[in-house]
Amino acid sequence: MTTTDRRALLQASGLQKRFTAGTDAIHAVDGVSIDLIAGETVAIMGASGSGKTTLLHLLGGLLRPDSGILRFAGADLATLSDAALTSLRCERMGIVYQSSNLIPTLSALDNVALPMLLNGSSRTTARAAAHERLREVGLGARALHRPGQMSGGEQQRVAIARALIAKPELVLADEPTGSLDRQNSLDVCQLLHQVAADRSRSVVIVTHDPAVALLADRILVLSDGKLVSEISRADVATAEEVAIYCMRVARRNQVFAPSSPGI
Ligand SMILES: Nc1ncnc2c1ncn2[C@@H]1O[C@H](COP(=O)(O)OP(=O)(O)OP(=O)(O)O)[C@@H](O)[C@H]1O
Repeated sequence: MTTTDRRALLQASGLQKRFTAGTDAIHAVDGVSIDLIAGETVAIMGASGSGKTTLLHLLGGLLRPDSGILRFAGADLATLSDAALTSLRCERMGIVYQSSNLIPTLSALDNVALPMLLNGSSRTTARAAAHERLREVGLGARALHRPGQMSGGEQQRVAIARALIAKPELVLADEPTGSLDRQNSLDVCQLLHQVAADRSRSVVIVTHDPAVALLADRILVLSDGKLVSEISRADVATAEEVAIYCMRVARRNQVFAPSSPGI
């Protein structure tokens, strides 16, 4: 990456998000700061309930923080109306969820074309772009198949094509291999590596899978809503090393967390 490419796409500072469940207050994200450079890929790992999804939703403007600052390409998201935030998300971000969330009655092609149609593109333009994205994810020949005629991994590849349709600057993915069996997970993992290798976009990916985390330039670990550790991709060579790193971080935080029993 050249120095001119090294502009901050996303700047998060001191993000906080609390939820209430009955009488309990849950501090889901607790003072997280992250800078994401254009073209960079970051993986977020951490135990279940550590705040990964909440953080991803804050970064994508799906949730508003209680406090903290979040800038996307220099714009302070807090100053944007809900409508402006929605259009920024539709035009400049792509989101992939754990479940593909495809519309079962539409073909793969029409599912992928949908975001562009909703953004006002003509059917011809949207379908041409959708064809191109489907080819890129290796499903050009399955364009007219409905989700029910495809495997879970193929459906997830369609969902990735849909997230990429508008050529977003930022792709956010929440456990994209989480609901897949081993082979489908490997296929999707390989595709995500291709997505991350394209430096025209940045990627933030929440994952429990060390093989998926290996696609990132940096791996961040959350614990109890806090960013507790970060490692550069250059410092881990294999999925096994990522798993060992995460175990060490988890052990260290259990030992030193003031709320841990027995300390
Ligand atoms: N809408 C909500 N209302 C109340 N509590 C919530 C809400 N969303 C998340 N939480 C709580 O916030 C905490 C963080 O949740 P989050 O889903 O971000 O964790 P996570 O790390 O993504 O977990 P997992 O790996 O299991 O998906 C959890 O304690 C969760 O129960």
